Amino acid sequence: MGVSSRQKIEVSAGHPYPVFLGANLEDLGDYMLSRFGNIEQALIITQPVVAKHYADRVRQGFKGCRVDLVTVSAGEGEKSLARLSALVGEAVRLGADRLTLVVALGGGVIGDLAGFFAGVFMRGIRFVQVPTTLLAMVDSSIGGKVAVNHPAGKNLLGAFYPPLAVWTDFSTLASLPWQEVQNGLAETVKHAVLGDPDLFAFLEEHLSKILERDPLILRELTARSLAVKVRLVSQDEREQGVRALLNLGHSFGHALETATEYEGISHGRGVSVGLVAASRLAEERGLIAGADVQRIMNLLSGLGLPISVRGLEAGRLVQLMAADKKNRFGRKVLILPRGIGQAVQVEDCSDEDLRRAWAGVIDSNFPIS
Ligand SMILES: NC(=O)c1ccc[n+]([C@@H]2O[C@H](COP(=O)([O-])OP(=O)(O)OC[C@H]3O[C@@H](n4cnc5c(N)ncnc54)[C@H](O)[C@@H]3O)[C@@H](O)[C@H]2O)c1
Ligand SMILES: O=C(O)C(=O)C[C@@H](O)[C@H](O)[C@H](O)COP(=O)(O)O
Ligand SMILES: [Zn+2]
Repeated sequence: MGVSSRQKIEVSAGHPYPVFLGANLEDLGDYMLSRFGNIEQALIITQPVVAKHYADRVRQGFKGCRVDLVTVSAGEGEKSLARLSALVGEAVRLGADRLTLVVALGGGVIGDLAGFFAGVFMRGIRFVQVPTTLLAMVDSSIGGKVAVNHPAGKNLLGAFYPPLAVWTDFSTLASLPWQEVQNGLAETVKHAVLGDPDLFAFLEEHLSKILERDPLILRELTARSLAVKVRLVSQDEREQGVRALLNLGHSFGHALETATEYEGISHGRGVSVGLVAASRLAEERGLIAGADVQRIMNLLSGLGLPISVRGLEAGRLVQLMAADKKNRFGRKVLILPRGIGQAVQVEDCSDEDLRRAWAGVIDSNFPIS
């Protein structure tokens, strides 16, 4: 498969939709207009750097249709209720109505924010995911989870609101800074650990090509990584069961993001540290061999991802885990790896267990930064 040949994968959830890999931004408008029709306005929601590189390419395809652009500053802090409210004002000013198509052009922040906006504006208008970060390509553009953050917890206000389609143009990765590629790789390692041992071996084997950003390798790992997600969300769109496995590492990662007020650590890096904490806890319970935990840490470190944090207090992080959406009846529900390639949900972790898991990833040799 060449880097620019178009491939279609179906998400066969309650609300099915296609994921196009190797698509061209220029062709999106033609596809949407001919496939769905009745679109009076394309409202592209994006960020300044993404608009600079890619908005005109998207605009080109929407011939005969009004196109408006709204930019939101970069940063996780923009995934907020205040920004959502501002978007509503902007959309009304631009004449948006129920025949408007929202084009979420950007990474996971834009996908989650613009997707949630589309889900609630006038009780729901159509939207398409156009991921431009690796993280969004392998993970966030798929599955229909849309949300904004709250000071009390990550993604606490959101919905399951699937897009009409996901339109992935790999050429957008050319402008993506390396640290953002790494954030996507963290979710790819997560997918490998929870559901695809061959993908894990592929990542190990092609580490140097990944570090060189080899386009063919990045395409293959994207396709293999998102296949894990597509399989699970197709079985369980609204997280009543197996979909929760995709949350491996996130009970810890989200607590880190919340503790640092969505500024101190990126989502991908939080997931990386969270994977290590979950793996250590799994080792303690005999679910995974120490050698496999070491393999996971080696892969994450090899990709330049963190396996520890500094300056945070385990007790406070355990408290923040109380806002996790998987929790039931006051019990914290965790996803832990079972070896490399499988994961399980566990419901009997005590706060003391969690404090120990945190202690294993908090680097206490450093002062608070
Ligand atoms: N809905 C889901 O299923 C799901 C899954 C995983 C993560 N997420 C969410 O995704 C978010 C993280 O997403 P992210 O890692 O993509 O971060 P991001 O959206 O903040 O993007 C990272 C940075 O890259 C810039 N950027 C985006 N595309 C670019 C490009 N092609 N070239 C140059 N710069 C570009 C952005 O402006 C931003 O500064 C978090 O909020 C996380 O909670 C959601
Ligand atoms: O799609 C899912 O389901 C996931 O858990 C994927 C995660 O990578 C993603 O970060 C998701 O937004 C987390 O969901 P949440 O329900 O824990 O907020
Ligand atoms: Zn995630």
